[in-house]
Amino acid sequence: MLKETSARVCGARSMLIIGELVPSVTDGLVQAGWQVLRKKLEEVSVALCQQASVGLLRVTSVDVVECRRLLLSCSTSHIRWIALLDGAELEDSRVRALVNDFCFDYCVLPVPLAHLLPAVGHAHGMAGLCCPERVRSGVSGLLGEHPAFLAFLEDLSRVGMMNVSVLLHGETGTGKELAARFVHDCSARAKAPFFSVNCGSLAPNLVQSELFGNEKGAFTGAHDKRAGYIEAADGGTLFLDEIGDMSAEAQVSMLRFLQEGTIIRLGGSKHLKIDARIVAATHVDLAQSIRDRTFREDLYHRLRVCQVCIPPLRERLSDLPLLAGHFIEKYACKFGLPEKRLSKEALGLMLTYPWPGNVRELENRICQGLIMARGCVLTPADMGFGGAEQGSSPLQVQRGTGEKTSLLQSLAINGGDCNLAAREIGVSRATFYRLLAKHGISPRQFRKDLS
Ligand SMILES: Nc1ncnc2c1ncn2[C@@H]1O[C@H](COP(=O)(O)OP(=O)(O)OP(=O)(O)O)[C@@H](O)[C@H]1O
Repeated sequence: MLKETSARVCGARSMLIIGELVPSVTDGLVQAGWQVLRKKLEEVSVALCQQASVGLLRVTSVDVVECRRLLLSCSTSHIRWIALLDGAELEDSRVRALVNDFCFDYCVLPVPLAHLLPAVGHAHGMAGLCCPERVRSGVSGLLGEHPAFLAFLEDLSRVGMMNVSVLLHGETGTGKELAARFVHDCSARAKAPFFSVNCGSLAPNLVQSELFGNEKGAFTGAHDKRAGYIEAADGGTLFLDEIGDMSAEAQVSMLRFLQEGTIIRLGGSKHLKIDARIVAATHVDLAQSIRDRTFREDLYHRLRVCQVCIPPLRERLSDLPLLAGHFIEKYACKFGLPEKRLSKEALGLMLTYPWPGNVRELENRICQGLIMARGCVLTPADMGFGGAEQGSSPLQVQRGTGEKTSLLQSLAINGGDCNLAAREIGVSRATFYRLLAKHGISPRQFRKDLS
């Protein structure tokens, strides 16, 4: 689908103008061969942005947050943005950050046509060069269009820009490591190193030296002095996954580092000044760990200057087709297999499944399905479903599940449009709404269009 978009983008010189632009300039763009679509900020959708190669976006201090939300949600499309600003608006650091993060270029108003034409031509050329694979992989590889996911991305980009410690909270497989990478990519440290370490996987006797380094002779086998992860991440970011598993001793050293910005290598005495940003993640409730006295409260408060929670997959099920498509393409390419599609039953089942392993589980099931499927369709059995998820429930439960599956499936297929979804499963609108209420389903979560 994106390959088609790419072709469309390369061919037609289509432009989206969001906000006011003087009519003579708009007319000039049309005369120069541009297909121009004018919209207000609140009218723009992700789908609309995918139709254009260039977007002219009027940015003001007043709507900078809304503009950021839009640009974030469109970050998986080809469109190249040019911000239009009043000179004074550049005084606002939020506006500067937005231009820096998302825009190909900016023009200060009033902008003469002669100045604008080369800028939009250049942006169009760059949009045409865009690699579909990159576009698909979204922001730092984080794919998703569900409003809850976009709100999370927005929070993440906001904290990313500030040089503070971040605590990411999310269930296993929700993408915490990708999120940490995104925080790094958003920050002024983006070109400096990013390291990731899982605190739970460090051998207890090696934790100190792995994190803080060691001097020569610090312990048997320490033949040379060695930098630890924190030192290696100097100037950049260190991601500490499963921070709740950090040993009590390492917690003390980490606290000192966060308070003073210095470390002492194991076996050493010299304080080394290190400028590494810490992004930590946990899937456990650290407040409970504090109550259980397995995690230091003072360290917790140092780590969670900003806390961001990642929504589990079951709370953003409308992203399932997008993610599944991405993983089908990824593994078909990796294993040299033809791309396959999900059967209707598989999609239906996946829309009711609670996904305890989140996106990682989805990825693994798709990978398994691609390998196991005999035809060109992935069935539930190919993906390892079919045992406990189905078959063993009493008739009533089966019926309820079937009903819910049809509702979810029709909403997913029709982008949350209840009229179309009701027609798809052959019930009246009134019945459809009654069934939605019965199963506690909100059609909102299937609407990709944020506006
Ligand atoms: N939004 C997403 N878009 C695309 N891929 C994703 C997304 N979220 C997670 N993934 C993929 O799911 C897998 C798990 O992601 P990741 O390792 O970042 O999760 P995690 O929350 O750190 O897991 P754990 O808590 O088990 O360490 C990875 O292969 C990652 O690429």
